[in-house]
Amino acid sequence: MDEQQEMKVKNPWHRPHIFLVAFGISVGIIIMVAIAVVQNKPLHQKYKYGIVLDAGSSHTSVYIYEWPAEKENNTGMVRQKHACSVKGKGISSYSGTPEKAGESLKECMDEAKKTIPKQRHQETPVYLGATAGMRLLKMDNDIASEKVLASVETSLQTYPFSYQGARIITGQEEGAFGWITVNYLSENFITASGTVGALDLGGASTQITFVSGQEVESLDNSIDFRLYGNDYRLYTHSFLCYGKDQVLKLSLEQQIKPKLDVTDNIILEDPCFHPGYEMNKSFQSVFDSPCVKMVTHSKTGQTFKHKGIGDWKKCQEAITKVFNTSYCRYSRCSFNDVFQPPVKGRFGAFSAYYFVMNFLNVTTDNSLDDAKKKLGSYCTTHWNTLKQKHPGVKEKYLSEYCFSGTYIITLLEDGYKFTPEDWKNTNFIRTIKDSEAGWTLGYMLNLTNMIPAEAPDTPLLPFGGYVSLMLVLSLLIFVCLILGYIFFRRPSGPAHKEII
Ligand SMILES: Nc1nc2c(ncn2[C@@H]2O[C@H](COP(=O)(O)OP(=O)(O)OP(=O)(O)O)[C@@H](O)[C@H]2O)c(=O)[nH]1
Ligand SMILES: [Ca+2]
Repeated sequence: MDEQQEMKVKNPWHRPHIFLVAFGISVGIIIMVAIAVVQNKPLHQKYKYGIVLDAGSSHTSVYIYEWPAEKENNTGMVRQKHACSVKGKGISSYSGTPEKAGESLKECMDEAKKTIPKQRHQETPVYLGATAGMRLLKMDNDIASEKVLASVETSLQTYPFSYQGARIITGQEEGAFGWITVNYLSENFITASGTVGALDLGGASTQITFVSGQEVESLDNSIDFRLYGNDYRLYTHSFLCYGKDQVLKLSLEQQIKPKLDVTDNIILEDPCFHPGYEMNKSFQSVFDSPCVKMVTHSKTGQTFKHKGIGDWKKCQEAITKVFNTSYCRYSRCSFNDVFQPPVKGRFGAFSAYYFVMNFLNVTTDNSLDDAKKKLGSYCTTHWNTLKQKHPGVKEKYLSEYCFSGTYIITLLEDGYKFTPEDWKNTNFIRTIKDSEAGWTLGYMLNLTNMIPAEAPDTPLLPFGGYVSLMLVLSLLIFVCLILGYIFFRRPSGPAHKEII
């Protein structure tokens, strides 16, 4: 036997079947490692972006959302990346100079251009939704509202993003998308924890939305959703004119009305404002809204003295009068002949609910009675004392917290019929996981089809499990290889002899 033949016999790797097994195993390992590397994407995540402008009655906010591109349909993936508050008032205040409405957005939209990576600009959708301020302007002056919308549209189209429209959203949309936002961020759609109701208090309207489980007697108040494989029947209502700025006008109007024919120099002693507070206000500032039906042209240009007397009980009595509970054509109503089933479950209360209650340091850790006591003592505080205590707070906001706090408690208790138990189940929130609670996120999720009706297919194994399995398999193969080598390897001496 020549030397070459002897080598072949000595070395088990020269047997073809062993070589094939080893080759197959090695290729297997390489493929698995390659898959593991490809799977390990989080390091090179591609993000997508979306922009929503919340054109509210009191101001406009621009929200930028961000989410990992390949996880579009997973719940809880979209997060607020950035928010910008547009300087000045809401777009409806530009009814006389519509071109300025578009201009007002410039600063925040320029900021959006800087915040979103340039290569993503073109694919980033931009939506503008206008709420109660524009609903009121449309009622008052349809042409002016169209001009304002055209102005913001022209402005948004000058940006490199994918413009998707500017429109006045309905009160039902505002309520329902607020509910979707809160439950999406809390990941309630995929856990068995049930949903939370949503309470939104704006400047010109307020929304209540929850799953009641009872028949919704009026079609206008019912919305059905199928999300992640579950059906939800929502009760929702938006009360136009019951945002805190419009209710203040309603309340002032009701207090002024009886005095109008009695005297020319009207002094309004208001229990919802602090003792020591005194301000000359124009009648126009109260009567210039379609929410306040009274026409008092005779008083145009004139002023009245608005004087605080700080009396919480009387304030609540005055506010109760803005709710009409004298008539209900359904089995039960909240107020103004609006159907409402009994409130149920937990609630998240945001926007002005949060601004006001957070300032007043009233949380639902306090019982409803304690909250009222706290508010009562706050309302009686002298205006000068308050100003000294909160030098950094805008005087307009500071002067209105007593009124707003009283309105919130009255709206919940007398309007929506919250019991002390329901109060305990309510949280005043601004953000959930760093994203602001409000209708904008839900609106974008809906328009970009990011909430599927059915639960998306989940991988059999989470990423961590997959990697662990790969490791164990690789290790097993490695051990097999070693064992195989030992098993098939013939000792060199006897093998040589056998063949001879
Ligand atoms: N105290 C306080 N009030 C605020 C703040 N921001 C807004 N507000 C007031 O809270 C009320 C509600 O504000 P938003 O939720 O922004 O209302 P909006 O979206 O403009 O109004 P709608 O179109 O009715 O939803 C308005 O009266 C605002 O003037 C804040 O930071 N602090
Ligand atoms: Ca709002």
